[in-house]
Amino acid sequence: MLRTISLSRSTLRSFSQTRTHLCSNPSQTPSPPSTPSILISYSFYSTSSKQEKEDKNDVASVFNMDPTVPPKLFVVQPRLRPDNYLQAKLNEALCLANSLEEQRDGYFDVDFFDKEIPPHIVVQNPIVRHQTRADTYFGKGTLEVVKCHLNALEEKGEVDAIFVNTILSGIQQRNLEQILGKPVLDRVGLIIEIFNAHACTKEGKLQAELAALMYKKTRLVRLRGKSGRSTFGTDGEAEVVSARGRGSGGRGFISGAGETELQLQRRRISERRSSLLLQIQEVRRTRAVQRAGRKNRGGSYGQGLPTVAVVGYTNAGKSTLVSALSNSDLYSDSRLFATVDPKLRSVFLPSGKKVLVSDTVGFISDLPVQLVEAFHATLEEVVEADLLVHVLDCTAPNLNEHRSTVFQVLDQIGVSKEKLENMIEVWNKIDYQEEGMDFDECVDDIADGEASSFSGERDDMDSELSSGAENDEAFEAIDDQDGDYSDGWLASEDVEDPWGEGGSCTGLKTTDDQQSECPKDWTTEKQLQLQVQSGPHVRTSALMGVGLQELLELIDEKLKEAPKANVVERDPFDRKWRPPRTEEAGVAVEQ
Ligand SMILES: Nc1nc2c(ncn2[C@@H]2O[C@H](COP(=O)(O)OP(=O)(O)OP(=O)(O)O)[C@@H](O)[C@H]2O)c(=O)[nH]1
Ligand SMILES: [Mg+2]
Repeated sequence: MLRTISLSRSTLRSFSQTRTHLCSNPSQTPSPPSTPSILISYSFYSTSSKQEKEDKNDVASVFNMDPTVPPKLFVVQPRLRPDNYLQAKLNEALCLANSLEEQRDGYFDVDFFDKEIPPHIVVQNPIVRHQTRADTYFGKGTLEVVKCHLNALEEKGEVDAIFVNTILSGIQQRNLEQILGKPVLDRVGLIIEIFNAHACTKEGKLQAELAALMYKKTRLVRLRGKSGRSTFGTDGEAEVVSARGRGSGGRGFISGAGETELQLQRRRISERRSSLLLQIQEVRRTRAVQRAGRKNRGGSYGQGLPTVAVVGYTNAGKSTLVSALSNSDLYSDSRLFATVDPKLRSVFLPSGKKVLVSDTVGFISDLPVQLVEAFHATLEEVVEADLLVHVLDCTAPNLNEHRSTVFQVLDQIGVSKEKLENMIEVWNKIDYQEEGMDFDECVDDIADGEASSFSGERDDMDSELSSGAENDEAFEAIDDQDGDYSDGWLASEDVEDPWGEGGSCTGLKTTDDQQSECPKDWTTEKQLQLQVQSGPHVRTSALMGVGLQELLELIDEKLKEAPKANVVERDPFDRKWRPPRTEEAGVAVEQ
């Protein structure tokens, strides 16, 4: 059984609304082309120490990060139900795959809309039948199908690596690479790669490298050597490669045997990590001084210049909104994680008072825990802001999941309950919305469907799956060659009811809870109460400048009642602070 789901460029619309190319800082020095590995993309801000240079050099280069030839990824999407939820997740995966690119002179070489949709395939989801394999994640049959597609693409030389849109263990990743003969990236790995590629400032690069390093540490088992061979095999792990720790003789039992490759790599990672942490501490100190300066300069509301942090799912339109409010031109783009380096802009409210609005890094479901930790210095701005503005892309079919993800991350980084209660919710991109559907009806649908679950879908799904064995032909494949891409990226025919059941996902799954295809609530009852709102506070089109005055008035009003910013002086790398992995507030994994 080979079912084809029609997919056109248009279905990517929720991540690809317009073609905006604004450079926030044209004078910014372009990032030099990097040679990141599959696991870690070292950045270029400091090459001072010999050891650092060695650290960077000993990782094999997998991707060609030449801005003119971005890496081509083949997307493998495990099947999800219902179909419009799958569609949303597939769109996101395709946009992620197309977002791995470096800038040149502050711009990307190719317009996002001119890029080809990456080749992709939807395969059976092993989680559904509790058949996730510890060694390869997918079953044999699924891998055969993936291989077939890969071989076909191989002939045209169209694939540099495979992106599996789920979270894989290090072993699974290594085994898949061996079976498929290509580098494999899972969701966390790709997001970290994108952060590395998009970070421009020293701070952004430091944080992105730290995230990559922390990720790499968990994947040492599959590190690739220069030759492209796995450095750590069953034999390699025990091989002594360095004399460090070896006794000088004459000390009897105290003598060590020397360092194995694994130990050597671990030591290098922890040394580099310590060095990065020191540099990030410095960044945090500088930020704290700047914040204090802003407060002391005096301003409105008797507490210095108030700050408003704009948060939201990636691609919701945060940068476009901040630009519109402040009459500036922050970089905005349909690539996911266009903003990695936060920016502050001053805005005058209708009352005449001045506030600082900060544009922050976007969130995403399954946001790698390493990223949340590493980006603590940046996210501190959010925790300490006087008011939060949550921007939602109201055209996203899984809007509630987006909202839930944002609440989850805000909860993880320690935003107070009062601030969450006081947060302004903005439904952005209404211009797009109004073209195709009745906005008020959509709001009602969302409000009605908020508490609904996927239980009805599950019966259907179970019966369908029980009819086919994992290794048989039970795959549902999408071949991009057969897809209907005729109508461009903007109009949508495929998603007939974008506000239907797919929009009723109210939460995320944790890594420990990968049983169903559909996301589960991560929230406690209280958090859910916060999330469930009858509708947006403000509806805007950041692009067209609609709703901005209303938003400014609301910010003015809310700031008067805003709780004083709580300064959280926690060590981001303190284990106690680590974002919890519990079901209530864990790392999300919905596939
Ligand atoms: N149609 C429409 N498109 C919008 C609107 N606001 C933003 N966009 C487009 O949405 C895409 C993403 O906008 P950004 O402002 O970069 O989104 P962001 O939330 O900052 O994204 P990240 O920085 O990647 O997290 C861009 O192509 C924008 O032009 C809007 O009101 N209407
Ligand atoms: Mg942005």
